[in-house]
Amino acid sequence: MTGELSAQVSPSELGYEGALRPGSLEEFVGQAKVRRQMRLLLDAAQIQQRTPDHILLAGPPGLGKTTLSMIVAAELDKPLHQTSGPAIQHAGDLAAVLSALTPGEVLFIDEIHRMARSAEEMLYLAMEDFKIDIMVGKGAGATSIPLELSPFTLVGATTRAGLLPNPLRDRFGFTAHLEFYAEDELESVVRRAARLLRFDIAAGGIEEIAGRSRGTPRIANRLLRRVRDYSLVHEVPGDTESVRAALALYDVDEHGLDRLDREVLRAVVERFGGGPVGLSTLAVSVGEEAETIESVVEPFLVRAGLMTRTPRGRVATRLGWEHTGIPVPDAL
Ligand SMILES: Nc1ncnc2c1ncn2[C@@H]1O[C@H](COP(=O)(O)OP(=O)(O)OP(=O)(O)O)[C@@H](O)[C@H]1O
Repeated sequence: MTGELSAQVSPSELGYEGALRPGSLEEFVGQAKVRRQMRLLLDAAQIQQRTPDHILLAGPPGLGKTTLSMIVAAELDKPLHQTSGPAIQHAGDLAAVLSALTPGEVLFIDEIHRMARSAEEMLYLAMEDFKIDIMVGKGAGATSIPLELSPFTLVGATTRAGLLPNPLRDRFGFTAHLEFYAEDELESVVRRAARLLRFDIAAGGIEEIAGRSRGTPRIANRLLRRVRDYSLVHEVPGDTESVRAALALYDVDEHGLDRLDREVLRAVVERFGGGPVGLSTLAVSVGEEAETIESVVEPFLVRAGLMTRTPRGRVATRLGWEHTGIPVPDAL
């Protein structure tokens, strides 16, 4: 993704992200239902002295899936092993990870929908019975050797729950659907992060950032960082005015749309007459990956009422047209 304030994490941001991650379910802001569901799951497992059921976290990027996986490990007081779907290209990659787990360890697989099919089948057995079959040799002489694994808890994260095959989805004891955050929740996220960063920001500034964060804590934290830079360099207080000036500099508008969001909306309106336009055509026309458009840009534009998804493609709404400043056709 190209936008400076995108929801993707870059390695240089990891230290910053890490410092702001809540360490317990109680510290985790919002998602009240998910927190209650998770608390029950963890407490029940603790009473029964067993590993908790496997957990699937589904939702758009930046809403706290990685953070929640870390919280699960911290609550269980067990190590966390992190990997991702794209890193598991063969069943052997998964076998190596699974066989190295220690008893009770939490395994986090980000983007689990992108794992190789051959590894998925191995994972079914591992999740259900804590064992795997390792194939040795090739052709007629091939044999499978069963391998017992330590009991573990899998936390899978996906932005595309619909892409997971049913047998895999069914093996998770609990699926948490993370929702975009309400504005007051984002204000709490920003207030908490500002406190941790020792940045003195006024209530008006916090509101302004929350209103432009697209319902996403990661974006709220990132906007806060830009505002803090601005306030530091220009020696101005973190008030509404400096938030507006800082975010204007980074092309984040008053609705939280960044450059890529506006490009996508503009393309639908200007190049495709408001739509319908198919996802891949749209992606090519803005020079971005279809997956980024589908999982990052589109959920926000749809939620903001600027675009709709129809079976024939993406369509700009009246509000979407108005946002681009291009005259709205009478038919709308
Ligand atoms: N509920 C929350 N309360 C406070 N901070 C949060 C919350 N959720 C996320 N954050 C902050 O937002 C940032 C992004 O969170 P995280 O990396 O967990 O998102 P994610 O859903 O895993 O995204 P991705 O799937 O793209 O990796 C972290 O720095 C974290 O501190």
